[in-house]
Amino acid sequence: MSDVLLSAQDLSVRFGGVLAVNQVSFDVRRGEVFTLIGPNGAGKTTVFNLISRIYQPTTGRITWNGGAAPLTLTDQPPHAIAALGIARTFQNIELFEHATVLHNLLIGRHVHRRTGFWSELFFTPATRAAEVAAREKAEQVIDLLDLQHHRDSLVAGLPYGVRKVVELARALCTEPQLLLLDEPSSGLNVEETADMAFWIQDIQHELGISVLMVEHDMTLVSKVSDRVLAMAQGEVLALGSAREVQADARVIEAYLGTAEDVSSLRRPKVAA
Ligand SMILES: Nc1ncnc2c1ncn2[C@@H]1O[C@H](COP(=O)(O)OP(=O)(O)OP(=O)(O)O)[C@@H](O)[C@H]1O
Repeated sequence: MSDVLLSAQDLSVRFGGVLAVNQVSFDVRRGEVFTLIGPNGAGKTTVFNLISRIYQPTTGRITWNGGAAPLTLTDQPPHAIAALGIARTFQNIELFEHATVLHNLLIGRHVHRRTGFWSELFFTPATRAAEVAAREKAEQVIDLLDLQHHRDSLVAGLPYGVRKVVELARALCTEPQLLLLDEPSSGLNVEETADMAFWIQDIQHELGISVLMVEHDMTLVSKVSDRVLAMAQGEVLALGSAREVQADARVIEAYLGTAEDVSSLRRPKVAA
């Protein structure tokens, strides 16, 4: 079995006159936290949208090694992605606001439902078994992310920082092999961001899930990332450990246009 879970090869995307992603290649290895960094407009979200199949690359392809045989992800329809084992959270939380935390998590399980219309209608043993499995998984994730206290609360009434964890929980309920986290710290205060780092480490170490993350907060990036890919203006600037990438002259130049430390560039945090 290849130790590479996902491989992006020479990806390019053009939107009219804008080359949003230009000949970008990288591998995400099994079990690692791999992070994309770069200034605004670097092309990070576009790379996520290529993996989620929201965008089609102009050139290049993505190979997925999460199944019995490698397959070309860029040939797959968007609705197939979750079932292949790729889950995602969004920069702006996308939850069912007027449902409870538990219901949001159970909805997240629907990719595992193999039961058909008639078995659902008559609540057959297969349907019952699927319900039990969904419930068990949801409770396991609730325990892992310490959400017991909020299990039966409506999402709409929860603080922003808790909603962010619920979105993470919902993604985990799909039992992904690869978790895509789009700016997990955005909108979180310093303490919540530190908690988020712990959750990401637990997801990596306790569940063995690989993580591909886009993130601006270099404290979080340094804490959890095994490898970091820095992009600017659609191109790869550097690949290595967080420390190596932050020390790279091209990365410093892209962020600041001067030889200052990248870690000084942190987005202001919004209080919860
Ligand atoms: N659907 C689209 N149509 C046209 N241009 C787009 C589209 N999506 C992204 N772009 C452009 O592609 C470039 C890369 O954008 P992208 O959102 O991927 O950057 P980013 O690194 O995620 O930035 P940020 O950190 O601000 O989220 C930008 O110039 C952006 O305006």
